[in-house]
Amino acid sequence: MDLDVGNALAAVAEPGVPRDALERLDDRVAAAHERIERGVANGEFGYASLNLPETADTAAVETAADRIGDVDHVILVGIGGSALGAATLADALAGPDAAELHVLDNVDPAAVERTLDRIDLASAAVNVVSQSGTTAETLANFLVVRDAMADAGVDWTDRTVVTTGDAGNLRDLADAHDLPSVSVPDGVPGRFSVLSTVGLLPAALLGVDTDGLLAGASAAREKLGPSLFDSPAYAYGALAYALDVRGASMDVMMPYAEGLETFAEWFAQLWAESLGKDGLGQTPVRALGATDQHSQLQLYRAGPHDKLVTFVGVDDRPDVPIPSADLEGLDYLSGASLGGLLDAELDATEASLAAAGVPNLRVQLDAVDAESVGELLFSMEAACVLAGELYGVETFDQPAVEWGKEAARGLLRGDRTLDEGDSLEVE
Ligand SMILES: O=P(O)(O)OC[C@H]1O[C@](O)(CO)[C@@H](O)[C@@H]1O
Repeated sequence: MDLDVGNALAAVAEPGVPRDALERLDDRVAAAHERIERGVANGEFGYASLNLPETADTAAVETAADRIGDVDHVILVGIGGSALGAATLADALAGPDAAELHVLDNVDPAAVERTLDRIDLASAAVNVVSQSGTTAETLANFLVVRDAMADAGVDWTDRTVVTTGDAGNLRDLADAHDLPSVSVPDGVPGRFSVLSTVGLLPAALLGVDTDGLLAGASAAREKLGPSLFDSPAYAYGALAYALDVRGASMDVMMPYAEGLETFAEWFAQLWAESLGKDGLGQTPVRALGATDQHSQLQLYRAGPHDKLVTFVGVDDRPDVPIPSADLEGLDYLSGASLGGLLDAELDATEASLAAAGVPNLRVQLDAVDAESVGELLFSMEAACVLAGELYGVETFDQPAVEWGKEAARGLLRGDRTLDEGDSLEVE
């Protein structure tokens, strides 16, 4: 993975980071790196995530996947970090012959019914994932899926594998029914768990090269060091932070690869839930190139300079030639390919933003393969940890989400009214 930060510097962009400021920031990166390495070495909560290339329990993943065997469908029941990692790996890396992944990470009844109606449950496995084992959406969806399997005459205990912590409802369920299960490693928050059993088990069920994923993550781990100039991950975290404090309060994650669209969604949770604290934080925006050149680029280029755009390009990919045709004004397409067109659009959009002084960063992958995706995911996790040190926030918890959870539970129990806010009906 390479990172080009040139278009984030003050010589190009406004807001931009002056080179001397980047040098000064590098001193803070060195101190942050020391703190991070201490946390990793001691297996401290959250920092332990950066140990996963070495500590991921691949044996447990293999055992659980073997007990499930070959299936045509994998139903992943989870939410947030318990679902987005697996969805990212599936979209990026599952081959054409892989089982189909169906993610139930919402409780929209129409969507859940539509999904279940499309699946032959007799050839489906269910991976129910929850670190806490108490997440309402996950447990509710699991009960619905279990009921649907029973209605289809399928013994759900034969087809269910559990990913959870050492205690809680799901651990009790796995123990009570002797279900295959894998443990969520201690000290790894959900949004940092894609390279743990949480993401690796669904990936294994889909035939993804999990060893390659971890090898790529290890390569990224090796590049972490005391200077941002030698570490793409730290450079990304430092530049995103430095641009935010200079006014780029949003980070538009815009991969130019369809298989990385869900990665942008995974990144959004990582960045928002880790850094959005104490009135601080940079808002992640999900986008996809080249598609969103035709929907949001107008704002990115000619709107307020309040955002960083992160491009993710890919060197090698399968390509499709564009058939020649005698079309007025489209001579430039003759002899071209879809991949060549996509690359030209990325380069042109990057230059277009630079010409307008909009700060942008360019992440470049060798390919959308296991090693490169593992390196990308680990790098973004390390970038986030580094940014959290620079912001001075508690990167690894998410206290602000509890208020809404408690209120929803109270409403369902009938012992809670909501007096906050106001309402003005417009009909
Ligand atoms: O894995 P669990 O405990 O079900 O949590 C799911 C998600 O919900 C959150 O705790 C936020 O509510 C996320 O941090 C987490 O990824």
